Amino acid sequence: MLTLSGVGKRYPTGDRALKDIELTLPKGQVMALIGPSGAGKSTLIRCVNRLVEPTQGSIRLEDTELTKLSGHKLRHARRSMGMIFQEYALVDRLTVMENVLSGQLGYVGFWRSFLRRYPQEAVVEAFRLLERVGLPHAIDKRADALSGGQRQRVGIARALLQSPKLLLVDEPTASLDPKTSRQIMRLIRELCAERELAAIINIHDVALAQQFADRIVGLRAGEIVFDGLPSELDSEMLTTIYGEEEWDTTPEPMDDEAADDAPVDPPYARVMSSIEAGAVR
Ligand SMILES: Nc1ncnc2c1ncn2[C@@H]1O[C@H](COP(=O)(O)OP(=O)(O)OP(=O)(O)O)[C@@H](O)[C@H]1O
Repeated sequence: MLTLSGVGKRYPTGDRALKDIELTLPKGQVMALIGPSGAGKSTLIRCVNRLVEPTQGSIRLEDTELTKLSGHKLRHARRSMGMIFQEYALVDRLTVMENVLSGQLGYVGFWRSFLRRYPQEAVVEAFRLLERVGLPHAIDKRADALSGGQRQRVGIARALLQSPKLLLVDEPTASLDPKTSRQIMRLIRELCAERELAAIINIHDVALAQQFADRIVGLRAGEIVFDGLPSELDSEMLTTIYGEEEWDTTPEPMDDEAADDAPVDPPYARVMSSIEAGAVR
């Protein structure tokens, strides 16, 4: 349903953030995008909905060539792409319900939404979605009174209110604790399955990506260096994606007593233990 062919991005500074990206995402597939800082993950996600302009190549969403759109047609196409951000991007002084309804902005027009007059069916659907994401009790709360996990649930409900075909998710768990991160990833995964929604999730936590994605794409310096199943992502592949320097944190051998007290690099340990255990859904 989404096809990127020969997509490249060169920023005005000269940085080549993406080089010749070839990617096809079928309906309903949850794809995790991993890679070191600066690899181009956010740029790729933002090129799809044209928050960043690709400088090369074609991006097709079903029958629509997205790179050629402008004005009204671009706004229309963006409605079919729900965006979920790392920092939730909620309006703090508005209620949960109002934040969710702001997902209708593309449909009802700025002034109508500004004046907070939403169609009845949008309000009914927003109630349903807030129930589905586990927040029926928080409808009238102000967004700034919510926890990080609750805010992310509001962000998910808001993205779904526009009935997208595709979810673009940028570091959804970056500010959350491990348990809440898992709950959010599980929720996104379940919603994609229920609605046959495809998703691209930019995520730093490799273990989470392995547990909740159908497919993992590894970017390094703007190029795809891995595209496969979570179970295929072994330590050799991780080294290819992240590089020896960052990845090989194995300390010098030490005696047993010293080894017991030694600090373990948590991300490395977590990823390796999850690989050894196999990806558990
Ligand atoms: N607005 C910009 N202007 C110039 N260069 C940029 C801009 N945004 C990103 N870049 C550059 O493009 C490259 C890719 O950045 P991008 O933010 O897409 O990487 P990322 O993989 O998402 O990184 P992170 O995981 O740290 O968010 C980097 O070299 C970055 O410096």
